[in-house]
Amino acid sequence: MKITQIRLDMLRVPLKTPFKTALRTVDAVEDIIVSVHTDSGHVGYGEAAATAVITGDTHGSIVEAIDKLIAPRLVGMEIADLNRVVHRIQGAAERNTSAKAAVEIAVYDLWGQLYGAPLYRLLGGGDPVITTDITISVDYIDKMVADSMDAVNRGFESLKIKVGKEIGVDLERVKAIYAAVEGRALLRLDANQGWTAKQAVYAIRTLEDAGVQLELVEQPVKARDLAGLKYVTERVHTPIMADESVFGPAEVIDLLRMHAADIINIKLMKTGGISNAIRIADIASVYGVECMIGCMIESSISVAAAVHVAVAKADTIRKIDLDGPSLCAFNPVEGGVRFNESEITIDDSPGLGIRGIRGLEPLAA
Ligand SMILES: C[C@H](N)C(=O)N[C@@H](CCC(=O)O)C(=O)O
Ligand SMILES: [Mg+2]
Repeated sequence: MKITQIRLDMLRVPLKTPFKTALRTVDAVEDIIVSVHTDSGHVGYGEAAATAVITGDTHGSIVEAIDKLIAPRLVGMEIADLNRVVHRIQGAAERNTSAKAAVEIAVYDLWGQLYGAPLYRLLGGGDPVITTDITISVDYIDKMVADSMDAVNRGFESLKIKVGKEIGVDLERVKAIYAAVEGRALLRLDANQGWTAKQAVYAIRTLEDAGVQLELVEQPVKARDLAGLKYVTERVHTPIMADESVFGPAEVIDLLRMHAADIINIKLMKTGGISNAIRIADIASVYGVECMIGCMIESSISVAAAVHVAVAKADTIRKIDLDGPSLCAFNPVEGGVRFNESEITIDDSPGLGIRGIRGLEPLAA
């Protein structure tokens, strides 16, 4: 199975409601879809999210990196030479992690198709059913409480509450949601870099003292403020998770050596794809640290790949934040991983199991 062509299209899927964090507001998935074609007629699919505020990647940079730097190095290569293909993708450019992720995901999809097995089995196997949380966007307190109640009534047992705005209102947000869902759902907070280290310690201790039980707090401080992250981790009981502060394996090693966080959030759009996500899970396992696997605003193409990684690395990846498809107004994908509210199931189809994608818009040449 030889790579013959790499094609790029745009996928637009409206979200059910606007997604709001301390960093941005967005109302649709607008991602670049990669199709890797082969001489055997098999096609592998991948997806790149342009989350400029986190990865620096834009639609333009993703298209340019794939068309000009990655694709020319891959045409003619054998999918069976997976490690060499991955090496070429990762070596094609510095950063550009979302572009690399999309192409890697499509190549791993083909690798599964080549051997006729669902990807997670080739990555080591596991139980093909996982449970995700859902994100509650930062908003007026009443709206966040109503959204939280709605999510619990839909069966979500874990809510990821976005905070990181005005600290006083953040505390009221969390207390009100906790009172509304106590005993029915676990709460994780994501400040998306919105607090200073001192504010974070104050906010988390205030919630701890008020008896609000939190599963974890994600990325309380600026991405580059590793000293601040460590300061918070050392001063609160609630586990602290690094998200925007760590992209690849080397950064994870640095962070774990510093003891700057208790948990690592792995996202394919930060790692540059599946190979580094697996590496990070293995590194974290060596350090005895658990991981979450998360996503950006992505559809069920790239999130499916994250699901396969989560299943195969379930010993270390204990927390799942793969709610992108649940936030979408519809699923554009035929076949593949089944997303049913909090429950995500992989079937026996080879690779990612994607049979087709509706509504792709060709990119202007
Ligand atoms: C969608 C997921 N639950 C999530 O919150 N992901 C990111 C933000 C993604 C984005 O802005 O596209 C996170 O910070 O964890
Ligand atoms: Mg986050």
